[in-house]
Amino acid sequence: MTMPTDTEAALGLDDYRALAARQQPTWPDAEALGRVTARLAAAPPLVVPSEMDQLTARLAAAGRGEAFLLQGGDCAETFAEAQADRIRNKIRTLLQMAVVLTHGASMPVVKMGRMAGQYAKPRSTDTETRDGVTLPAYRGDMVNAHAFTREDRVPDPERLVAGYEISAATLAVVRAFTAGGGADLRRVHEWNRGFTRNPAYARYERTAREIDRAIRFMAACGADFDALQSVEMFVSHEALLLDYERALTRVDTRSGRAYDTSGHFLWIGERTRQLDGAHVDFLARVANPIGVKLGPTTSPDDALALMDRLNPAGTPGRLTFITRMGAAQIRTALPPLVAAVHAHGAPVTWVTDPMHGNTITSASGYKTRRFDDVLDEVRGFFEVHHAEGSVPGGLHVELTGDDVTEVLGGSEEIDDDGLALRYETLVDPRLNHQQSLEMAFQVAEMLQRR
Ligand SMILES: O=C[C@H](O)[C@H](O)COP(=O)(O)O
Ligand SMILES: C=C(OP(=O)(O)O)C(=O)O
Ligand SMILES: [Mn+2]
Repeated sequence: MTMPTDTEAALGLDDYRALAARQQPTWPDAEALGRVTARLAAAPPLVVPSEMDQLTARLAAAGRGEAFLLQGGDCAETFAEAQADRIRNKIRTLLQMAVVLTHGASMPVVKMGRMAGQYAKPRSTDTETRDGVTLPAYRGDMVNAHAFTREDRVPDPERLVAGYEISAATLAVVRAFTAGGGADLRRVHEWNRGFTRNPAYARYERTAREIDRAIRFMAACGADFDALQSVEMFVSHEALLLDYERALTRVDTRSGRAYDTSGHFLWIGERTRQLDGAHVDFLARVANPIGVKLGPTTSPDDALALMDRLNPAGTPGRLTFITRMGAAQIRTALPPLVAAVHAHGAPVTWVTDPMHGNTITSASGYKTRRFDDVLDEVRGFFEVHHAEGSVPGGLHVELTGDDVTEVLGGSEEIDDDGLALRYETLVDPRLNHQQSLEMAFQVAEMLQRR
């Protein structure tokens, strides 16, 4: 660890070190870890304060119902898949979903990847046993490797540096694609893939045609569409590994505030949101827009205490609650939280993660989710906010731009046998490209009704 400056000490950036931090790897060599974090502490930031402040403003708008957040990407990004074509497929998928949502609901969409840093995973168990052999659990590429050997599973701090470098490379693709004309709405057709026999693709094609017509009409009227050349896209990940997040935190000389420059938006997971824990303490001290996952056991008092700790000034857009209740629970578990937050009065942006409360094991043994359950949780989320008079501000999903078979159902009706065809995720099942589009069409309809 490098010595904190006086400003860093005054901001309490290292206070978390005295608190319990769950879900941290057991690094075998503390000195090696210290050398790595010192290198990261001297490395250039991946994102800058002005971008994060811009995102806070966007999320505030989503909290008021003037925009909608679309946040998506892998459960666990991997170093091996940080390839230009894979990254572009993911960006295109998000852009297509955003087009569908914007077109269907006439609402600006804030686009955010679970990308360029989503390399660390909390796990339900510390170890994994196969055929009588027990090894440390896989905790994401930034900690250890997935292959089931002792050597691969030992946490290696050099992976933190690799994660930083691969995040930088991923971000470069995101920035080039979204600023260099790749995301220009006039190319809306080019992002479609696959056979238009598929209902989701056919429907997308119709949307793209309507957008084309509207653009041609407006262009004929003299509108200037050069502003469409670049699209704003943000990156986010779970702030799990505090050694990494702390090392990338910089004090902004202009505002005197600390920003975690590892990603624009950071969230605290369901397993690490303890009020007296290290994650809450650390994220309370950085100025990024942040999120907290809230599972079905969250009490109204937990939610209120998190608001007071993480957003004492009540800044709009600073705090997002990402609820992940499960389709069966959302309609009973969410209303008391919404009511308590409403009575408290400070702004919160409400987002639904319909993935993590709906995980099941298929008969053939795959960790999967039913597309219908996922959709039902989103529906429940809209229903509850409608009934409570609050704002459903966004959607958080695990997805990929590739044609994997990890989630059951959807218009291609992936069944238990179908999962085996292309099940590639290392942790949680992701919507594939086509299921992602289908989800966007459904959510656009819910937004329209809102
Ligand atoms: O992505 C979320 C969690 O890291 C994941 O669901 C944990 O999975 P596990 O229960 O297999 O450890
Ligand atoms: C770990 C995750 O979720 P949660 O904290 O909600 O379980 C995740 O988003 O991958
Ligand atoms: Mn996950």
